[in-house]
Amino acid sequence: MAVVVGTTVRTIDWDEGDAATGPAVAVIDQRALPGTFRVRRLATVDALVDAVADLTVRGAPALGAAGALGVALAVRRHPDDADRVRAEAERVAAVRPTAVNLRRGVERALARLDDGPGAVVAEACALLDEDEATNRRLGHRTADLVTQLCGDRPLRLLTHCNSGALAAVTWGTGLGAIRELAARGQVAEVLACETRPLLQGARLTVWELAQMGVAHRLLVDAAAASAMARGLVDAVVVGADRIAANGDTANKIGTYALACAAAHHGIPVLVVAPESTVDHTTASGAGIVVEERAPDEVRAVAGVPVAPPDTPVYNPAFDVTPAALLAAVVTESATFRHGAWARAALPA
Ligand SMILES: CSC[C@H]1O[C@H](OP(=O)(O)O)[C@H](O)[C@@H]1O
Repeated sequence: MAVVVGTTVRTIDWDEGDAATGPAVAVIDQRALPGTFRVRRLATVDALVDAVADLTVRGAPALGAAGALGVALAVRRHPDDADRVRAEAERVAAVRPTAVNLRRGVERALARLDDGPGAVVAEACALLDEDEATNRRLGHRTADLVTQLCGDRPLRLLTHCNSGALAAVTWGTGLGAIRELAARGQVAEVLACETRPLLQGARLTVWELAQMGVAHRLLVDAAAASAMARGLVDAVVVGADRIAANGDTANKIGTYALACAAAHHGIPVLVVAPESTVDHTTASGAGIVVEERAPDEVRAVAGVPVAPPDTPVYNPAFDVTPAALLAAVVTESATFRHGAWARAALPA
């Protein structure tokens, strides 16, 4: 079966199951891609926590869905124990600190706890249902802005990590905007950074671009600046994990370096993310907690050691790009440019 991730197939979903299996959270196993496409049924909160921790499911909007569905799973397993549900919800929310969507998804579902299990599940599923429309809208708004900035022509775009359908419930954010530009005939080529250490670009973004039928090349992260210097990049389009009130943006490690190089070459960098990724309670990037991950993720590649076993490691999963280095932060209902948010009137 041709897997069409991004439109017909959801990255994460609620699976009501049956009397024998019980409910579960169904996720595409992103650790198995690109070699194997498989869906895992996560039937316990423990299994969901592990899947978020090891990036079986990852990406800010997908983590928001995982957070809400984690609460749904907890309340279906412990319908008469609100304290147990709240404790399990906190375990889910605390797995990864940087992507604001995770805790927000938990809080949104937990807010319905007093209305009963059915209401919690319905709220979690509503969050999932909203995702595609939100991502399509922010993709349209980003494509319009890229066209204003770079011209209505086939463009050479560079992206980092994976902000596609695999990072959301479906469609994608940064890569969703590229999907929209491609539909308009405005993509000449996408340069996809491999994104060390976990290679979300090489394993996931390239896989999605091939599915989309968009011309692309994979490059090592260290080649991005020279690609800009050689005139191979018209714009950089990425996702985000947490955006502070002033537009400072936490995204996959390496994004800040891309923004520095892009600024030097006068290339616009656009951050594309849903409103649910904007944290207006955090004034600036200085207040964003950056997740530090295990040393072995750097000391080995796909489980094969590439460094001496006890090598000390610095492995932040994200960095923070100052808003001053960004051409814009685009959501489904606002655009941040030059120091201020402009709220867009949403279509009725
Ligand atoms: C559309 S959010 C994608 C965002 O999340 C990724 O991080 P991770 O793979 O560790 O969950 C990366 O920062 C992407 O830009």
